[in-house]
Amino acid sequence: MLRRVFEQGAYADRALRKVAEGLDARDRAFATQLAFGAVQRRGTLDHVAAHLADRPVDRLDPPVAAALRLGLFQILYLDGVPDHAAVDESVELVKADAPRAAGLVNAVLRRGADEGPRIVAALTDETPEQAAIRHSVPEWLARLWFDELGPDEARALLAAGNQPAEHALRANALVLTARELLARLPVAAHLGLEPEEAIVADAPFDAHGSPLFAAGAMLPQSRASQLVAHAVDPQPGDRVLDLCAAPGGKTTHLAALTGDEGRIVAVERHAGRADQLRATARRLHAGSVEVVHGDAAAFTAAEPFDRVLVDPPCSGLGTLRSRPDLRWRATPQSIAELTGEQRAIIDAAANALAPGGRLVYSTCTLSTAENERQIDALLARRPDLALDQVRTTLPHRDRTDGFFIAALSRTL
Ligand SMILES: C[S@@+](CC[C@H](N)C(=O)[O-])C[C@H]1O[C@@H](n2cnc3c(N)ncnc32)[C@H](O)[C@@H]1O
Repeated sequence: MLRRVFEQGAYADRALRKVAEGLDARDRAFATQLAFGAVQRRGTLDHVAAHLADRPVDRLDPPVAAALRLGLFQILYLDGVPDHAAVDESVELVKADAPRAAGLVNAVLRRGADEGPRIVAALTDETPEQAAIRHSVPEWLARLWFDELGPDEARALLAAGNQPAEHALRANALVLTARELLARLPVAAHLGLEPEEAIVADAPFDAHGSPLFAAGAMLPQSRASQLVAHAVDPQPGDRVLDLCAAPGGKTTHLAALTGDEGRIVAVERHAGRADQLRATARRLHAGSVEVVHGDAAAFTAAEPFDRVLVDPPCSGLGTLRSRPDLRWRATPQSIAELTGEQRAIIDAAANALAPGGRLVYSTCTLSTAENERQIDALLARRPDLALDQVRTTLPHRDRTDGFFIAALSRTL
């Protein structure tokens, strides 16, 4: 699975789902921890491996690199696996694909067990280059956050990106309250966080396999993501447009906030995801949702909308904790491309908004090009819009995903 992610750019969660089929819950949890950890910490692991092997990891055969990353991850970051077991397992693994490298893997990992912890402890994050190695991100990302947030905030954010994500759920108010959900969950959890429908489980559990999920009583959704529908603040009877809607966490939340007494038009370009969105709306009893399969940038409204939400594709840099491969997938180039798509969708949203209506733009990323600068440019293009509110959540401060949420109103 790791080789598919490292060598073919496969998505870590999908690749893992395939190979973890058939494992029991405990083995699956361990496989997830290993696979996600080795992908997430790749930057730091490669630094240590290069030091110990005396050559850059990209000069090693791919199966050798994968075995070293897996072995070093266990040695450096997992307490439950004895070092000798991590070494032996990795040597066995490499024997299958590159038997002649078994000696090298054995020698590097043995040294890793002796010297690796000291090498990692000595890493600093004074500069973006050092921070990239210590916190295991590409250098451009460390530099971006140092420049845009300042060094202290950037270091805290980078460190938070390697912490486990909180297990947040949203109680579907069309079915039950958060307190009622808490009483029925199979794991300990707590309430009292913002927003009021949020529950945070104290341990991971198979939320998607739960009967509560099947009954539409809840769904996994980060607390930051749950703030978005509240920013839209839809009222019963409102006409609401959700322009990038699948898989539907926010669409169905909008429906719940109106008591399912509004009209919610949910646009999604990808056909398969539009089907998934329909299924989510059905499961969550959101009968007021009408799914439109189409391009949001080309959407034209026969009648204007009271509320419009734009939650466009973005670089996702606020969600590094739950998407271990994302940091290696995103590039400055992909951010530049996304800003063009976002801008076209924002313009369609502004055109669909009624006078006096509210427009909310949200992303799960932390890059000014996709956030603050998008809103500044919109306000310059559209003097009929005024900015009411901006909120940014930060993983290290708010213990949820990093989101940007801007609410604007149409004045004319
Ligand atoms: C960030 S996700 C939306 C998440 C969703 N709002 C939720 O809370 O579950 C962006 C979605 O927009 C869709 N998308 C991308 N470009 C689009 C376009 N031009 N028109 C409509 N949908 C688009 C993607 O397929 C993806 O499902």
